[in-house]
Amino acid sequence: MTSYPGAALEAQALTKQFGTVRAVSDLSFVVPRGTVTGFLGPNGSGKSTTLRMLLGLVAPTSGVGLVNGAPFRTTEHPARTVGAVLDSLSVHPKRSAAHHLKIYTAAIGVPDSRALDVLRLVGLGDVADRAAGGFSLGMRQRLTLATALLGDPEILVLDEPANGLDPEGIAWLRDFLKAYAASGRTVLISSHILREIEQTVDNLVIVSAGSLKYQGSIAQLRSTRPSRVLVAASDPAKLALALASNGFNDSQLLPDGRIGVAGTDAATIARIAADAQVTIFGTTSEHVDLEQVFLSMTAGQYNAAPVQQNPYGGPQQGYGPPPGYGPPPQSYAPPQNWNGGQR
Ligand SMILES: Nc1ncnc2c1ncn2[C@@H]1O[C@H](COP(=O)(O)OP(=O)(O)OP(=O)(O)O)[C@@H](O)[C@H]1O
Repeated sequence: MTSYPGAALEAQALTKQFGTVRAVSDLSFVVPRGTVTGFLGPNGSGKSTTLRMLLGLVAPTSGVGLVNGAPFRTTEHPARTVGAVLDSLSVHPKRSAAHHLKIYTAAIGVPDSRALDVLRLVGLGDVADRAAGGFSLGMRQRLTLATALLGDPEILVLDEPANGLDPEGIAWLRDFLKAYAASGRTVLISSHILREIEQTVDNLVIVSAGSLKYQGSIAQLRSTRPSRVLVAASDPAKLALALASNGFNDSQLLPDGRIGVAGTDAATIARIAADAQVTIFGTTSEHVDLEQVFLSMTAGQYNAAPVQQNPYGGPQQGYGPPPGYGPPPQSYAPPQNWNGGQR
């Protein structure tokens, strides 16, 4: 089977049917090596099932999951290749953190001293001998991460690791994962809240109801929804015309009488307004809320309360879907000689 060059992880047309529930539907995406990639989707959108299929823990109904270009179960050194946190930690409450990890060091064939090394790495070095039963949720999350790090893996797969972390814990996790990827390794991290991982990830794979909605860089997603300047002016229509004749065609009359102008800055707008003898009463910079973009992409998974469709909160004309929104890009289609995962 042909894999995408430079892919640490790859889903090729993965589908999983549980009885009548189609948890994952023809899902293809690539996690490039050396990136922190966010795997985003609402609850029940198929993230955990996909991660399990990638790691050979759930058999796909069709399609394949690849790790470094091959099914994970064929990997020669699994613990050195992938460290995964897929479930919340189950740890004996009376067992110390170090003792808990030493159960795994033996199983994966690394020296016991590695237990203390990884506890230090995740900031639990000082509590290595304390019973894990007394750990806070954040400490338990760190202990779970320590377990995944034992084999010093090339690839980390973390299912909702930010769950239950306070802002300080989230900031710590962000720095940790960024440093991990900066050393050439790869991180795939799932979440149902974009804001939780927005500062951490370079790439995003967004799913809804088991299907791909977007894959690409977070910078690309952001750039498709440019910031705007909201302008209160004495004659908005005249200003819009003056802007257009200066090549700034992306302005929009807002319900409150202001105009929203994308593609330029307040100083340029002020200069054009002055030339056109339009008085400006005030300008405000507005930045897109990526969480709203995410919510609008994944709306429809539930018949629940509607979500705001426009990330700016105003009318949506002029703002098309970002690249990647819709079917997977052609370049991620299964290769021609790929047989649909039949082996
Ligand atoms: N073993 C299973 N048997 C039957 N249905 C399942 C099974 N595992 C998952 N599902 C269903 O598949 C769908 C996707 O679940 P999955 O846990 O993969 O989503 P998720 O995005 O990880 O959700 P969450 O964020 O809530 O964990 C859900 O409808 C879920 O109920």
